[in-house]
Amino acid sequence: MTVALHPSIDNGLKQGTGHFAGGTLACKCKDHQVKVAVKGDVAHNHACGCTKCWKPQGATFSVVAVVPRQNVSVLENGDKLEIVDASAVIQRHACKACGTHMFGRIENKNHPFYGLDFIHPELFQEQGSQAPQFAAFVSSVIESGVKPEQMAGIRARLKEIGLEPYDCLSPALMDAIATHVAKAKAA
Ligand SMILES: N[C@@H](CCC(=O)N[C@@H](CSCO)C(=O)NCC(=O)O)C(=O)O
Ligand SMILES: [Zn+2]
Ligand SMILES: [Zn+2]
Repeated sequence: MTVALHPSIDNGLKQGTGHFAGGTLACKCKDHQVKVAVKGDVAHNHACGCTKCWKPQGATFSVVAVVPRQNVSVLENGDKLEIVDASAVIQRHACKACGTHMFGRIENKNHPFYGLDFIHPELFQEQGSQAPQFAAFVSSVIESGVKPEQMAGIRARLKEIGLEPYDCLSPALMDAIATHVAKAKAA
């Protein structure tokens, strides 16, 4: 049986248009949906195996990307949003009714990713945003109950669909973090 990763990638990656102008994210509620506007395309879209990122029912991975925080605004039913864990680095604003994470924001100005919000592109009502580029925190799926002996199959399936598996972030993002830390130490 094929390993189920996430419904938006299980049948292969759907490439973005390369000129996605942005759109509206909607939560899973049947009525009074929380809606969030995002300007422009997403970046660093990835499958994330960590325990903190929101996943749809039955998914092993989350699919999550970043956008500049100034490009994110709540359009409708913002009163339904609550912060899942105020002590986390990424403060995830979720719909209280359906649990969907609408955006994750970093408030620590010294964090390497300050200025970027984390969003789930599958919630876009529009098609065409950037496809996932890699898989991050792959080993972390074990923390959610995946058996260690399933990992070889999971990594093989990720590679098969074109997502290089990493147990932290991609080399480009790890380099960006290290560069930020090095500059902060030098200052
Ligand atoms: N093993 C842990 C890892 C959690 C983790 O560090 N997650 C990353 C990536 S989230 C999007 O890529 C992170 O930066 N977390 C900060 C935060 O969640 O606030 C686990 O699985 O829980
Ligand atoms: Zn909802
Ligand atoms: Zn994550």
